[in-house]
Amino acid sequence: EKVKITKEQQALMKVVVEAYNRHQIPQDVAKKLLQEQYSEEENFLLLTEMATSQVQVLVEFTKNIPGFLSLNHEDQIALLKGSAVEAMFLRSAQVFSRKMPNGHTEVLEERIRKSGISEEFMTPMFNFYKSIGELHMMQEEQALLTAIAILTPDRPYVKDQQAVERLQEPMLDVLRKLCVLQHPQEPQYFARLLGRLTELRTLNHYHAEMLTSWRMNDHKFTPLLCEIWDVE
Ligand SMILES: CC(C)c1onc(-c2c(Cl)cccc2Cl)c1COc1ccc(-c2ccc3[nH]c(C(=O)O)cc3c2)cc1
Repeated sequence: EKVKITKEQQALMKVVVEAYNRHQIPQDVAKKLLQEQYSEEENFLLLTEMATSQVQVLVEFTKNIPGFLSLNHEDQIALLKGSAVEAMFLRSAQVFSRKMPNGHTEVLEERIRKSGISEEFMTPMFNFYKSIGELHMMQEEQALLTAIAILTPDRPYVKDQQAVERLQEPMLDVLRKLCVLQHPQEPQYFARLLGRLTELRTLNHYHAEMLTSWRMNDHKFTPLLCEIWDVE
């Protein structure tokens, strides 16, 4: 049957996409990727600054997701803590897939590869970046997929999962319709996007181990990252 995006769904998508585009890492922070030295220490410090800035961006984006601020406050925190790493993988993946005109792609990869992350995590991490790049996602799809990842009902410590489901379902509906309309030649495209969310979950586990090994080498994080990742 003819798939049609309703007026309400258009409005929902507009709010999410505008919030996604409005809240970005400040360019003076992103530009540091090009300027600082390339020691492991300097790379780690820079990536820590990027992640801290990205978490602030993520919190502002999440507050603009319709209905999020009406959730139970503890559940809002649980959703942010549970999705921060996934949202940052999605956002940093866009840097790689959009082949930054000012060459951030190469330096970001270089700095991640030389920041004390052990080889065993590099493969799954850069496989993910590659699999996202191959999807050539539109910004609407990126924004909705990030909102859907944040609104995952079964994160640890979420009390009212139904309330989160009620916010996530409309996002899934409009993303499904968007995929059908934008990729008519690829009926499985929506399923491929959701497959990326499953891949992201496995990256959470790798990331927890990355944090442990950084801490073992006495790397310090910022207060915001310590809070969102429950470290120190
Ligand atoms: C605390 C640091 C070392 C850290 O720990 N884990 C990760 C970590 C890692 Cl490597 C990988 C994935 C997720 C995490 Cl969460 C990181 C570094 O995290 C980020 C690195 C870069 C970016 C990022 C996001 C958007 C950007 N736009 C631009 C631009 O040029 O416009 C640059 C840029 C960088 C975000 C998080």
